[in-house]
Amino acid sequence: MYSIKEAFYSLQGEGAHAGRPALFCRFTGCNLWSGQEKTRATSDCQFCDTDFIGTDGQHGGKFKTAQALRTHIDALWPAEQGHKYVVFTGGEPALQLDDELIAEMKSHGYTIAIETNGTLALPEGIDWICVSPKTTHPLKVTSGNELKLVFPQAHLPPARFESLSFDHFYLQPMDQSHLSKDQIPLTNTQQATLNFCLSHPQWRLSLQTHKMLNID
Ligand SMILES: C[S@@+](CC[C@H](N)C(=O)[O-])C[C@H]1O[C@@H](n2cnc3c(N)ncnc32)[C@H](O)[C@@H]1O
Ligand SMILES: Nc1nc2[nH]cc(C(=O)O)c2c(=O)[nH]1
Ligand code: SF4
Ligand SMILES: [Mg+2]
Repeated sequence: MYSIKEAFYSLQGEGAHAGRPALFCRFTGCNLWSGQEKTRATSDCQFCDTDFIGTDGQHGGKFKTAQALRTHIDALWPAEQGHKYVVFTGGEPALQLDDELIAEMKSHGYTIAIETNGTLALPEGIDWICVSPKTTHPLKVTSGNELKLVFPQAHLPPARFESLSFDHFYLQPMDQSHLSKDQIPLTNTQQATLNFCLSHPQWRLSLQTHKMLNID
């Protein structure tokens, strides 16, 4: 059974593939936060910008088989068009993504990407692995295509990741809209991120372009 919060066709907003048309499949649930606001401050990941509870989002639902989920996703891809690209995200997609779903997507022509916090082992066969570290717990996924660190995070300096096997290293300014009005942001995260990149050229800036465009 796969539990999906929402599925939508949009442009990849972040990282090396920013601007690329993609079908986003957002799994329900995460191992680093319950998703409930009352536990945010005590969770392992406290700045999440996403609602991943339940199956009530656009094109969300429960799917008994990989084939059922693939059929559902496929219907959202523009008719007669190839270049099929699916981004599994969440929540934490590594909790649910399995060999069967990967095989099903591949046999129907999809290139497969994942957005993961890197704390859980991944199945084989994913074409684009984006790891975005969150905690000081050791990473299970220490190689991949892009490492995209939300910046800044206390206790998580970028230097910690610089020798891992990734092709691209991105810093993404922390969106602080989860903070309430009485929590005045102490840092301008965009300014801090661009300053860090300028002084540490192994790192590139990733902006969440979908938020600027006001699209999903
Ligand atoms: C919502 S997460 C889901 C996938 C996975 N759980 C993870 O954390 O990578 C998708 C992407 O959004 C990023 N993200 C989440 N909250 C953010 C925030 N407040 N500001 C900037 N990026 C954020 C994550 O770091 C991750 O790269
Ligand atoms: N357009 C768009 N691009 C994204 N890249 C990663 C996202 C995510 O939430 O995982 C995301 C998202 O939610 N929307
Ligand atoms: S690990 Fe990802 S999905 Fe989970 S709370 Fe953090 S940003 Fe959100
Ligand atoms: Mg998002």
